[in-house]
Amino acid sequence: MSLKKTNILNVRGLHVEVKTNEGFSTLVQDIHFGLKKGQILGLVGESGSGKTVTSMSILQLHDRRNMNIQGSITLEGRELNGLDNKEMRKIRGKDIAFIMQNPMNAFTPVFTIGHQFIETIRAHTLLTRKQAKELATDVMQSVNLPDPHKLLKNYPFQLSGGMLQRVMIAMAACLHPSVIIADEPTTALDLHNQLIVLRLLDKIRSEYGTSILLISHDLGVISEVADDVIVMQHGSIVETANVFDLFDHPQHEYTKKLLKTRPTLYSEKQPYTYMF
Ligand SMILES: Nc1ncnc2c1ncn2[C@@H]1O[C@H](COP(=O)(O)OP(=O)(O)OP(=O)(O)O)[C@@H](O)[C@H]1O
Repeated sequence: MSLKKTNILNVRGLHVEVKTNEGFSTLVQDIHFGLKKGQILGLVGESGSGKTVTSMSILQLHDRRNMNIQGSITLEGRELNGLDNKEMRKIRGKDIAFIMQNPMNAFTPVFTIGHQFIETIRAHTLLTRKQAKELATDVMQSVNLPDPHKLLKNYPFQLSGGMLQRVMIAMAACLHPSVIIADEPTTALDLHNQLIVLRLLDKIRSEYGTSILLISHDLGVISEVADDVIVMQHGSIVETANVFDLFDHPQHEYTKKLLKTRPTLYSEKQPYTYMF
């Protein structure tokens, strides 16, 4: 079977340029990778290496008036690059869900969590308000969020960053998207909540078979849950490997440097263990 057939998401020859006063400037180039069903693929690299430009290209969120996006991005065989906004809106949230770094930015402050959760579900399904509320409650329960009925009545500012990120992940998972793109989902969180969120992503992958593109500048985060890792530097991929191979036998000098500076999520004295 060809690689293309086994991959849910395929990125081939992605090249993104931005228009500047001096002409076009390349942001990412020669990006090739595939995401398999149920795989967690880590995308790592220091700030400015092109991780977000890559994920925004998959989601087709770049402003095409000043960006040129070349290459092929297919989701279950369907070409996304160049798809019009109306079609992409149907795909975003339903087939590809997005979890961002700061969950507070993902919610509107003036509406309750429940309102936003239910509206997201209803935007992509034919469920009634009551059915959508039941689905939201079920999903929150399945990811061990305490007292979903109460949580749904809360406003975003009433929840901690960690709790809000967990609600965001429940929202992302509830429509069983084939792909979740999680861009620095733990960066704004403390160590305790970082581990909870990573375990939660792992649980969603194993329960729903969701494929996850996990973006982080931190190899410690990636090593917790990723199966395979892509290392980016200056807008290009410099290494792709299974997570164990990458840690045991890094090939590229830049990967070796990242490994040396890697913080660890575990305290040797007090390892965290979470049951989900
Ligand atoms: N809209 C834009 N216009 C011009 N340059 C951009 C634009 N978006 C990103 N860039 C540039 O592209 C490069 C890659 O940015 P990108 O945000 O993808 O990096 P990153 O690896 O995600 O970093 P970080 O972890 O800080 O988010 C950077 O040099 C950035 O300044």
